[in-house]
Amino acid sequence: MRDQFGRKINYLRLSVTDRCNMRCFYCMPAEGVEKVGHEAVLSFEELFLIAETSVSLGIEKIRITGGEPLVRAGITGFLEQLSALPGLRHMALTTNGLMLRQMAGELYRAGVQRLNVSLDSLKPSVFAEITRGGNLHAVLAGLDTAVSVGFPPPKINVVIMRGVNDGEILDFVELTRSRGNAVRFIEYMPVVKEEGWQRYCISGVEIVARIADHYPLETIDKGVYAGPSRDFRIPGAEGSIGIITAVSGHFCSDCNRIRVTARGQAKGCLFSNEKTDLVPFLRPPDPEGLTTALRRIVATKPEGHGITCDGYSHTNFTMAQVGG
Ligand SMILES: Nc1nc2c(ncn2[C@@H]2O[C@H](COP(=O)(O)OP(=O)(O)OP(=O)(O)O)[C@@H](O)[C@H]2O)c(=O)[nH]1
Ligand SMILES: C[S@@+](CC[C@H](N)C(=O)[O-])C[C@H]1O[C@@H](n2cnc3c(N)ncnc32)[C@H](O)[C@@H]1O
Ligand code: SF4
Ligand code: SF4
Repeated sequence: MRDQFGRKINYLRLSVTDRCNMRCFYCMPAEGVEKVGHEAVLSFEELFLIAETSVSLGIEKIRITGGEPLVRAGITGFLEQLSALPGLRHMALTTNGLMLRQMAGELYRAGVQRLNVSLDSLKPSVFAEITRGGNLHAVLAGLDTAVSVGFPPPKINVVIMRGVNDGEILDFVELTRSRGNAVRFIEYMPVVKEEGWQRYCISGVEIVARIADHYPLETIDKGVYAGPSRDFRIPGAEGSIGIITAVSGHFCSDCNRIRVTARGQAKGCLFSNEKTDLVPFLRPPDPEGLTTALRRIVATKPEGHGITCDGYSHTNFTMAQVGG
């Protein structure tokens, strides 16, 4: 599928829940997130129909996200079913890593090819502050388990926030040498917008400059299903360093993705207010209607976003509802 700007759309981000076992302050408000009732969340059959239809239209990579995808009961069986879809070339999952210690083995056997793990601090107290109570030790143990069951070292996503964890940039960079992880630094996106959120903003340019002050960096070419990350490597390091300039960046011209939320809302762009409700094509199943709706999402996909780290306003959503 190509959109009106000639971009090839081959990547679906499919959210399976908007519930989470952590509450990162940049992603969810402390309280007051509307919980999706059981009937509002798509069943695995409905999610599968969306995946199957998308793949028949040219989607080759599906990333499972949430909320926290691993808290959804029955997730492994669903992933196993997805991985058997003819035409699906790549199945990946983004997780906070809290349950990986227990679940990495079954995820690997279910056919998940790659894990991205969100980890914003290597200091237990800062980690607990950012995640409002998360256990750093469990996530680090989960990263080790993932490798021990056969996964390549997970990609680590770090949202960099000035005054919160920007002092740890070089510690994370070291993981590319000591543990072989790809570490991606993500610009903080103003979605929750608590009082004074502007103070957290730090640009990808500044992050790279701070790293380049200490290490020589070589640029790495993107792969076919590459996401928005711009990648570098310290010569000789096994892992790479990525920068995701979600706010300042210019990767919209290469955008390859659409999104579907756990409630069946399809979005052409992470930040767009336009949503298409797929539920009428799922209850009862209407594969033709679904095909038309998905084609329309691609055809009307916006060119990019207009968000900035100063005057930005939009209707509120939480990343946990959309899946990042
Ligand atoms: N602005 C913007 N941010 C995105 C987009 N896709 C992912 N992100 C952000 O990038 C960060 C990492 O996302 P991941 O779930 O690891 O996905 P990815 O970077 O596409 O991963 P790969 O498929 O491994 O390249 C998260 O903070 C996402 O919210 C996008 O299309 N636009
Ligand atoms: C919404 S989470 C869902 C998957 C899983 N719970 C996790 O944390 O990896 C997906 C990604 O969105 C990122 N994210 C959430 N809110 C963000 C924000 N305000 N700015 C930048 N990235 C954000 C997270 O760091 C995570 O990498
Ligand atoms: S970023 Fe992921 S782990 Fe953190 S609150 Fe959002 S959904 Fe949960
Ligand atoms: S902001 Fe929208 S158009 Fe730009 S990369 Fe993200 S999803 Fe694609």
